[in-house]
Amino acid sequence: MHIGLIGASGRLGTLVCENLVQQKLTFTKIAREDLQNIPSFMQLLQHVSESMIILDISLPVGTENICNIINNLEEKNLKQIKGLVIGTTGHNDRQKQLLLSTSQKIPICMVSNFSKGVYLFEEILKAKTSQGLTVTELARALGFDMAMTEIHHTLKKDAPSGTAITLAEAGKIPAKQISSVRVGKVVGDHSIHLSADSESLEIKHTAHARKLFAEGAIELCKNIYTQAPKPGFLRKEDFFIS
Ligand SMILES: NC(=O)C1=CN([C@@H]2O[C@H](COP(=O)(O)OP(=O)(O)OC[C@H]3O[C@@H](n4cnc5c(N)ncnc54)[C@H](O)[C@@H]3O)[C@@H](O)[C@H]2O)C=CC1
Ligand SMILES: O=C(O)C1=N[C@H](C(=O)O)C[C@H](O)C1
Repeated sequence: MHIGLIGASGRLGTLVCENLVQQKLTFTKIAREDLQNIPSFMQLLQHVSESMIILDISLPVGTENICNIINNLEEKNLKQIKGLVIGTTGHNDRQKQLLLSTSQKIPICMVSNFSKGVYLFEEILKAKTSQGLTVTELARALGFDMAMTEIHHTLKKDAPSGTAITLAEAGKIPAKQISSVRVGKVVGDHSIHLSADSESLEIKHTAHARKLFAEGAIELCKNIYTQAPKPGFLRKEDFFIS
């Protein structure tokens, strides 16, 4: 497997590069300039003789640029790209639409959080109780009010976090019930608070180190590359376990 990495010089990108080197996996850093036009990108593709999966962990504009490139590549060159894994968060509606149309050309997997714990968290929120209710439905029936908080480092650009949006969708928690805090160097905390008259409950995920996301991202790329799915929007659930 060869990885084309967008966002290689970033906080997460640096850790992905370190991990790829440790695993002796080959990769190419895709810089902002490589995504400016088709000739620049073609130059990069020609240097990478093998097929590759692209991992985007940059900013929404980086995602937009790679989508525009993919949509304008000739069919024969497109064959070299086995998929696009997006860890970047904070896309606007127009960028989400662009991702949807680009998925007709190549397989795309969007993962707001590469950790296994958040995947588990999401599944807990989507699970059914013994009465056939969702956790949220049961909580509300029992008189609990629900809200979410997410805490991240001060350099994070988007709010609420991509993970908070994903978890809120899974738990059918209204967006206005999400609070974002930016403080210090917090890697990523997500909590769902359930509060009733005389008791409260909290479901919390804490990312202890950013390398967690790097490991998860590479594992997901490997699984997608191995399974070689057809173009379309991929369900991350189908690729979290190898
Ligand atoms: N899915 C997940 O598990 C995780 C996702 N993230 C997301 O990944 C993204 C990056 O996070 P950090 O590394 O902390 O940010 P960062 O700001 O440290 O790095 C951003 C990187 O993107 C590059 N970049 C910016 N604009 C670009 C463009 N137009 N074209 C190509 N490259 C461009 C920068 O040069 C830099 O290398 C954010 O959206 C963040 O929310 C971060 C951690 C975990
Ligand atoms: O920017 C970050 O740092 C993180 N971003 C992702 C998000 O927006 O959910 C994942 C993780 O929480 C760290």
